[in-house]
Amino acid sequence: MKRITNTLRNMSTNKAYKVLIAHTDVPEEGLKVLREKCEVIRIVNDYPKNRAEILEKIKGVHAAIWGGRDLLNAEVLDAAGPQFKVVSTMSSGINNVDVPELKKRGIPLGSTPAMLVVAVADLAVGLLIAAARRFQEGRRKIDSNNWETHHRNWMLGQDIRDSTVGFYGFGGIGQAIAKRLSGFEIGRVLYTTRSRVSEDIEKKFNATKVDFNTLLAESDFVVIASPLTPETEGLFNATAFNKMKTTSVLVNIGRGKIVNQDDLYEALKSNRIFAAGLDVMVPEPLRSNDKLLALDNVVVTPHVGYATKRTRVDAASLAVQNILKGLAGEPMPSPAY
Ligand SMILES: O=C(O)C(=O)CO
Repeated sequence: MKRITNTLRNMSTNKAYKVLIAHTDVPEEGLKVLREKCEVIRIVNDYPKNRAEILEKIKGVHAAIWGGRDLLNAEVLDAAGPQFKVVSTMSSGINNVDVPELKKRGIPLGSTPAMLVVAVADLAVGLLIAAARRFQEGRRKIDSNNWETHHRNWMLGQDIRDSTVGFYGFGGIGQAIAKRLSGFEIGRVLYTTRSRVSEDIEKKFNATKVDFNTLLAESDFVVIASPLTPETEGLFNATAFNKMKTTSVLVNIGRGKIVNQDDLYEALKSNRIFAAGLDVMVPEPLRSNDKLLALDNVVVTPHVGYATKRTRVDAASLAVQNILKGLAGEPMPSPAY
C-alpha cells in the first residue's frame, strides 16, 4: 500500500518527499535545490497566526524548515505524523524547539549557526559602540533641543581602545566579535565557557579563560554570546551587575532570558553599570511602553542579528542541505545535536 501511495505521488509530482517551510520569510533563492528534489509547501500567514496553518499543512510531510520563532513541539510532530523524518532551523539558537521531544522520536535536528556568525557579530559591535558612545541619549538630546555646544566634556563615552572585553560564551559568534574588535585596538579578551577553547584561538585573540566573577569584575565590556539553557537563564541578575565596573557596558546578542531584565533596568537606572546594548530581550516584541525604553543608557534593536539578505539566503541553503541529508538518512552538514 505504501509503495502504491509513493508511486502515485511520484506520478503526480515526481518527488518522493514533501517539505514544509514553516515560516513566510524564508527566501526562495535558498530553496532552489530543495524545489528540484522535493515538493515544497509554503505557508502564507505570519507569526502568530501561522500556528493553525502549520498544524494543517504539516500533515503528511516528511521534513520541515523551522524558520520562525514559534515552538516546534509534540503538538506539531503529532500533527505531522509518523512519516516525519527531519527538521532544520535557520538559526543559531534552538530554544524554539522541544529538543527532548525530537530526540525521543529519533528525529534529527539541524541548525545553521555558521551562517549567522558574521551578521550577528557585526550587529554586536554596532551595539557595543552605540551603547559605549551613548547613541540613544545623543539622539534624545537632539530631539529635545538639548544639544549643548558650549562645552567639550559633554556626552563623554567609554573608550574601546585598550579595553578588556569579556565574553560570556566564546564560540563562533563570540570569536567573530573579538576578531572585529581587534581592529579597535582592544587590550585583552577574557572569556567564560564550560570548556577551554584551543590554545591557537586563545593566542589569536589574546584571550584568557576566567571564572564568571572575574569576567564580571575585570571587563570593560561584557558580551553575552551564549545560548539560553537552564544554566544560563537569569544568570545576569543584580548579584552579577553588582560585580561589574560602574563604567562597564553590557551587550546581549544571545537570548533575552539570560538577563534578569528587571535587575538590568535597576542597574542601568542607578548607573550601577554604564550602559547596555541589546538585540534580544523579554518579551519579544518588546512593548513600546516598556520601562527599559525610557532609559537613556540602553540601545535596543528588535532581534535582527541575523537580518541581512545574504545571511538569510545562506541559512536557508544550509537548512536545505540539512534536510536533504536527513531525508537520505545521512549525517547533516550542520547538526544541532
Ligand atoms: O540565530 C539565532 O538564534 C539568532 O537569534 C540570530 O540573531
